[in-house]
Amino acid sequence: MSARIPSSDAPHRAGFACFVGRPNAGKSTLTNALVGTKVAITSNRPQTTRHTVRGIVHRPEAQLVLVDTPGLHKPRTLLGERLNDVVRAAWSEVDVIGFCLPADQKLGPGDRYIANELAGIKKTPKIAIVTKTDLVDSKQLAEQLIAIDQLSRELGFEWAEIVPVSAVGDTQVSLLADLLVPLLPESPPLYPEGDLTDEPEQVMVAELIREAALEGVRDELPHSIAVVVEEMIPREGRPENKPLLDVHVNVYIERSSQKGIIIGPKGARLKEVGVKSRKHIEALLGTPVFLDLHVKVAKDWQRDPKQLRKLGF
Ligand SMILES: Nc1nc2c(ncn2[C@@H]2O[C@H](COP(=O)(O)OP(=O)(O)OP(=O)(O)O)[C@@H](O)[C@H]2O)c(=O)[nH]1
Repeated sequence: MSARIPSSDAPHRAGFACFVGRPNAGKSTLTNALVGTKVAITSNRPQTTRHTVRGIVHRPEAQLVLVDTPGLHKPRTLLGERLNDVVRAAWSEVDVIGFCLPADQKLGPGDRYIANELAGIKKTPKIAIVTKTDLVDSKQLAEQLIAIDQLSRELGFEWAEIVPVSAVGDTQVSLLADLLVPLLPESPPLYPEGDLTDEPEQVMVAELIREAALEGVRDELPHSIAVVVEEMIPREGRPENKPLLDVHVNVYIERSSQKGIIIGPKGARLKEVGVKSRKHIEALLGTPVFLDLHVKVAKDWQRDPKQLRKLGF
């Protein structure tokens, strides 16, 4: 595999790619590495990504818009079903699909489930991306490449490419972009130069808080947390050179018994969540922020259609 250098009279291309893969496969990290900044939140817990966050990769000859979808999984709740609908909708709209498979894990039923769905999407080219190659040696990597090739043969389709990458080690990330670009349609740029994401600021802010809230919580909690930014308003009466943005946020959990976990002894954990996420929010918005976090119980929201709508799903 070698980098492709386009001739200067090559047509401009622009289009959409989405990364699919089971939870934790490294999709968000790869999106961020390609875009070069933190647009999709990451965590070492599965199903972190709920929103379709787009990252935009700008090149002189192309613009690649990345749609980061949630991991496809067997639905157990109404939320789970909705998430899978979001995934399939994203798949049918893109110009190319990148299937992320971690190098350090043998192909499992989850991967086969997704590959089988991919086999049904005939028109869209599919690239297999072997992620986290920094975690394995070359023998393991070779075995994984063979297994992935074998998988598509069994299901009756062919990968447009199979690319090993490490987002953390920054290995072959730009090669991946080189391989994705020729699969995009000829088109002028779709977004202004310099835009890295079209995600609304409030959604980005909510995701940063959710990311901080997820750090270090026990297994049962992650799926129970939803974050909604209610309001972002500039504080009145501040001197022009010392602005302050008031950000009012509700952190929803499903049961009152979860309150203690998220708030912590004497509010210590919630405070930590605030301090950590505020740093990222200030960097994102480029202004000092006063963060007002409230924890609220939305009973069994994952199973309740009304609540799901209210929380933006
Ligand atoms: N060593 C190593 N770890 C990685 C790499 N890419 C991602 N990870 C780690 O793998 C974990 C999951 O990464 P994410 O990018 O959140 O995975 P995801 O597929 O977006 O996960 P969901 O949002 O749950 O679907 C995180 O702890 C990352 O730090 C990589 O190239 N090398």
